[in-house]
Amino acid sequence: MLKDELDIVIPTIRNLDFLEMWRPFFEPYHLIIVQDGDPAKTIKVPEGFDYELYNRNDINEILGPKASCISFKDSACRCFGYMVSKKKYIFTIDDDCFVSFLLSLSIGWVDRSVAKDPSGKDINALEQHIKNLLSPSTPFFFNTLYDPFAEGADFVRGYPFSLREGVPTAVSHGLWLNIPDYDAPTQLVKPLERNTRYVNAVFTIPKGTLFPMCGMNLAFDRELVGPAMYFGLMGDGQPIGRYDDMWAGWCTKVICDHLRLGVKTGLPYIWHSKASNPFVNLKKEYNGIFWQEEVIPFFQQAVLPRDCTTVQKCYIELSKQVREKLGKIDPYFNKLADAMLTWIEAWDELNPSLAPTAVPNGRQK
Ligand SMILES: O=c1ccn([C@@H]2O[C@H](COP(=O)(O)OP(=O)(O)O[C@H]3O[C@@H](CO)[C@H](O)[C@H]3O)[C@@H](O)[C@H]2O)c(=O)[nH]1
Ligand SMILES: [Mn+2]
Repeated sequence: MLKDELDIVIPTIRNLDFLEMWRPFFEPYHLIIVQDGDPAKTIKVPEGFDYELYNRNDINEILGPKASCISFKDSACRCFGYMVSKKKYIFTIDDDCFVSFLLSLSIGWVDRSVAKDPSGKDINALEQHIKNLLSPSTPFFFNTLYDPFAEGADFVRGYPFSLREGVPTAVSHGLWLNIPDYDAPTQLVKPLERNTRYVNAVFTIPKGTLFPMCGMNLAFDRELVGPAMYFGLMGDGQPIGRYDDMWAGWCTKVICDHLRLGVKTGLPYIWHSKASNPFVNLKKEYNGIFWQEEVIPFFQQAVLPRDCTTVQKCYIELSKQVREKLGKIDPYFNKLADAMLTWIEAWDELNPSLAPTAVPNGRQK
């Protein structure tokens, strides 16, 4: 599905042997590999994959001074891949994520064949993301039987027919078995906790509700919301890390709500194999854990003017509000507001064909 309309973006600091397990699912697709860290290091990619690889030297050469908005030594660098892609859809995955296994607790063994869902069918994470993106979202009224467009489900009694068309889906947020995406304090308190719960559901996140977007197993419609998927200034030289995907998720959700676009979370699962070091993570996260108590209310209260009819206009407006309302928390947010503008400038420079054309109801064509 969407073989010529979807790119797979992988941020990495290591050889990509993990692709061997994904070969049946990923080989037909074009990969965009964003190599972080030392550009002199050679990243080995298994034979047979069609890919382009960008290291820091490439990013600096392509973006020039605007490269300052792309993080270094943080998985946030992946958003460069979104910018250089020419496809309508993006799927991004970490290199320690594998085809999900299902712990069959009833008989106490792990099904180590290609992942099986409860019906015993193999799981193709990419296929599920595509299904999520190609079917509408229902942010204005909650369907208690979850995704009404899923096989064997529908709108329940009392669901207004006027709302059953739904809205276009911009984001599909997948989950993880085994190592859960916990913050450092939680990981320190519960070092052995593993996620073994396979919840067979896809939800639309209701309008007006934010969520903590994880970049590990994420797909989105690049033409609908690509410019909002900036993963911020993280890592080297920055006072914060591991809030890259969170920042992008908060900006994207506010903009999706405003432009009547949908965000889904749930299936597919991937198997997250490696827990990163909680002490290193705590150092990266501590400002974020503190600042987010003010940042979240900022996004909850953010209002975008009616004349913000394209993602770019929304994003530029958000950048203005970040400077006005968050700049007083820490000078970092002024830097971030600037970087948000640089990102949009770079995006539009590399994607002239996606120049925003607004339509009456505020949705881009
Ligand atoms: O400096 C770096 C470190 C790592 N990468 C690549 O990014 C991903 C994620 O790395 P890793 O699996 O080691 O870290 P996690 O803590 O599990 O990452 C998750 O937490 C969030 C961090 O922001 C994010 O949602 C997830 O990525 C791997 O592909 C590494 O190779 C990097 O590019 N630069
Ligand atoms: Mn990981």
